[in-house]
Amino acid sequence: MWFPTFGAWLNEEMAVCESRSRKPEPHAVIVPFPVQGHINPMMHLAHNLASNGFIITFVNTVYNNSGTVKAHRKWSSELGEAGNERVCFRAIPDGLPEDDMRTDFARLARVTETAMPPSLQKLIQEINDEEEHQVTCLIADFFAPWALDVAQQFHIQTAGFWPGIIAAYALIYHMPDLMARGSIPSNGIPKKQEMVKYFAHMPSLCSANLPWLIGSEADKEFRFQFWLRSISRFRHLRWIVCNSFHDLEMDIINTFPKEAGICSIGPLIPQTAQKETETEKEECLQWLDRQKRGCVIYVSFGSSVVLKEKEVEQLAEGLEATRRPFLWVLRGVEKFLSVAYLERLRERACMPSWVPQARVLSHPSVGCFLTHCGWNSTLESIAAGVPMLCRPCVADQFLNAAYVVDVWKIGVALKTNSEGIVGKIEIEESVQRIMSSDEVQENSRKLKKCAVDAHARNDIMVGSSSINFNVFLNAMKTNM
Ligand SMILES: O=c1ccn([C@@H]2O[C@H](COP(=O)(O)OP(=O)(O)O[C@H]3O[C@H](CO)[C@@H](O)[C@H](O)[C@H]3O)[C@@H](O)[C@H]2O)c(=O)[nH]1
Repeated sequence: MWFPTFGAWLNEEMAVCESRSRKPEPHAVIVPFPVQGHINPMMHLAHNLASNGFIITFVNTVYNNSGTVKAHRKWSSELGEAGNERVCFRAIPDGLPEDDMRTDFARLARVTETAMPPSLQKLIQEINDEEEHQVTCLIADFFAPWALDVAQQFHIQTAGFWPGIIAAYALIYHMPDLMARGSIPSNGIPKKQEMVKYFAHMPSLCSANLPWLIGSEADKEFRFQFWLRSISRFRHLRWIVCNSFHDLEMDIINTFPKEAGICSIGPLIPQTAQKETETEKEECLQWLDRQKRGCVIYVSFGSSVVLKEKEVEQLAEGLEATRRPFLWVLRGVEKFLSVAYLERLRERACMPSWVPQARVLSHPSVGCFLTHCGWNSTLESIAAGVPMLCRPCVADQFLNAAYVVDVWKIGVALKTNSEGIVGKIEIEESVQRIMSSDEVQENSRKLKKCAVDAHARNDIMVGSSSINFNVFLNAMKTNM
């Protein structure tokens, strides 16, 4: 028979006592819809929670895991936050074949809805069985509603995450009223194309540009039903964390009853690097350093919009005609540009395939942003005080653009021609208009201050997003 020595026995007993007395730490599982515009703000939320004592399991798909981990490493070293080591990435399959480009939202939403829940369930079970700190809560992207059903099986508390403009959430939240009033038909697809004011506090929107109206008729209907299914689950949650801020969408936030749980904590965007040597700096930032203050046109269409060849050609000519320096993120459209063009503009333009956008926008040389108005791009531009030239293409981008142009008055709309594209002259004239508009420049400066104030936490004031985040944080910690 084996007898432990007294020392070994004592050590074991002490270890047991220590682990019993150690307080369990809050452990949040974060589930984004697996596309860039959703992962980025949720990763920022993850960082904020980790810096405030949470352990984070960030759920990626096998397809996007390595890119996300790489971005996190870069980002966390820039932020220098000690808590970032507390973020752990786990990858589960999304159900699509490896070689699928995953550009079709409807297909991705359909497949993930059935493929991901069993793997998420297994993952949480494994964490609870093997790790020191059990999962205490789950934060699900509105576009990954299936994650809420998994959380329910574990009886953990849940919160929702809305990655876009709150006004778009208002459209779906108030859908029963909108349908009863006849503003939106029961299949979500309006019969007539007309300008509609869906709410008193929302700018008019063309009925053909409602955020779920993308692709074929079947796709539109699928998306609308998907939104309706999702809202039926999210409407009962106590917290809907939103990437926006109170002063930006005050009027629309006030249309929600308290039980809707709207909690604006934005803008959730990457910070600029604190220290950096010249050689570490991205080439595009070095190029910006060489340009005059407020002169550069920054052009980018986010991670999913692809312009037609004809529009790329018009854009190229329009930018050239402005006679200004420009930084254009090409992301694959270089095949539509001639060698002669690239050669001619070599001195005046910088055309990489990717840039650290938040840092580009906060560079003093940038004077305006020609954008597709994806919500993250819009917020990053607001936070940097950069006026926008709006070329919305799909989904919520039309609503975002309407706010930029008609409500906040920090940008101008680029008009499409009879072929549905923006022509060269429209670009040239709009750049001139925005660069010389004192009103737009002044409004952009004011809104930038509001965005900074939202996160303020000092002796003089505490911003609305800081307050909301703290309330949310404490609720998630205390209800463990
Ligand atoms: O060279 C680049 C290009 C993009 N980005 C970043 O990528 C993100 C792009 O996000 P967003 O501007 O929201 O565009 P999409 O990727 O197109 O976003 C999708 O998701 C958004 C949030 O739901 C929606 O508003 C959009 O309509 C939808 O297309 C932003 O954070 C950019 O800073 C870079 O850092 N560098």
